[in-house]
Amino acid sequence: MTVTRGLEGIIATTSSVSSIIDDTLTYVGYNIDDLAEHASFEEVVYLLWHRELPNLEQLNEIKKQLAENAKIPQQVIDHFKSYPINKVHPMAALRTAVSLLGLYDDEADVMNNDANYRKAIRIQAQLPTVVTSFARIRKGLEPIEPRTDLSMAANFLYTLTGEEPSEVAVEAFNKALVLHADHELNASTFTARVCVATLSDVYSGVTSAIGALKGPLHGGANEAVMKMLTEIGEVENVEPYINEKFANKEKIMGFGHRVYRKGDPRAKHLKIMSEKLTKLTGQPKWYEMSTKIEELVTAKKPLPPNVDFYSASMYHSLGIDHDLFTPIFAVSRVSGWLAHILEQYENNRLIRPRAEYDGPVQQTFVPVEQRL
Ligand SMILES: CC(=O)SCCNC(=O)CCNC(=O)[C@H](O)C(C)(C)COP(=O)(O)OP(=O)(O)OC[C@H]1O[C@@H](n2cnc3c(N)ncnc32)[C@H](O)[C@@H]1OP(=O)(O)O
Ligand SMILES: O=C([O-])CC(=O)C(=O)O
Repeated sequence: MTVTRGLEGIIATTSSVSSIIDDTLTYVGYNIDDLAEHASFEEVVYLLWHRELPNLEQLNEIKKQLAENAKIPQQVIDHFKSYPINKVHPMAALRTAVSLLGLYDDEADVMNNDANYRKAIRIQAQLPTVVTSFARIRKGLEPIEPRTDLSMAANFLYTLTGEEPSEVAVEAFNKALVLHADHELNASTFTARVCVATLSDVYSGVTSAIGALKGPLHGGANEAVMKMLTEIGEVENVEPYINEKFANKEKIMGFGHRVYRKGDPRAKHLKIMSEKLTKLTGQPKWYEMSTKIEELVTAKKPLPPNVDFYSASMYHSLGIDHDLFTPIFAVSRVSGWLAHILEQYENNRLIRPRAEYDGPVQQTFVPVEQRL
């Protein structure tokens, strides 16, 4: 047996959802650069689930289905209100809420393609409402019901703040949703696939994936980037801060990637939006600090920024609480998780690798009363 730590480079499945070839990311063969510039998040959801772009009628239909299913059960809201709310991280609340949503879905354990697709619609529609409801409840505010006339990007910002967002805010947020939607066999998607490959249900798959996304080596890195920027505080502090990190052999959050070597093709789009929004909102220092960090890190190591790096300053400039950054990642990535879950069910085989045993061997059992 040869052990490949972290399963690096191992091809564990075939998939027609997204591809990363020579540092180019596509969803169903469409280059991410084109999708980031021209597609709505709803179009991307349709593309990932149906493997083709929707025509106008199909797009309107999925938008309608998502809008009609965006309301969450009162029980989830009441559950949030019962928490020691200021001690609960929104990713933990989201993980718990998705599991809870399953309890109120009559089809949770119905296993056929149509029922699984209907659950995908409901989960995709409800996740943003879960995140914004939690964000409001912990501030002592009532949740806001999503509007049926707004896009998913606009609705997220509206149900978070209660105000209709500006065009540029919606453009940036939509772009972020499109860019985070899928990424081949990343850790959380793999987790979802491992879970449902036991023929467990869709809610279990998504709940498991949220747990994997939460970690700072994966989706949790966007919040960690903002923590770093806040600790640095001012542009003149960047250099000593980064030098110290390297001297202590600590990781710089938002840099490096298991698959990309030359660079993450999504980062440039988020960098542009970060520059635009931080300037527009009169807080350019977050972008300036970020570019200085990029300059210093890439001069020391071949470690380009990943998708999490510039999304942090961009979300901050939209006035979003830092601990909501990873839940926002989940609001987008759930579209990819669901595409992979449906694909896994279509051609399922239990996922069960092996471990090379490296513990002690041929031990002699000693009864408990004789053990030292
Ligand atoms: C959406 C996403 O999940 S994107 C990734 C988000 N995560 C982050 O931004 C956290 C910071 N980055 C990292 O921890 C890593 O780059 C990962 C987890 C993304 C990829 O990890 P791996 O593929 O296992 O790379 P690994 O950790 O082995 O790093 C290889 C080398 O680069 C170094 N390195 C990798 N990332 C970083 C970093 N962010 N800062 C400093 N050094 C780094 C490692 O220390 C290691 O150096 P060495 O060979 O001298 O020991
Ligand atoms: O693919 C990965 O390893 C991490 C990830 O989810 C992404 O970059 O979007």
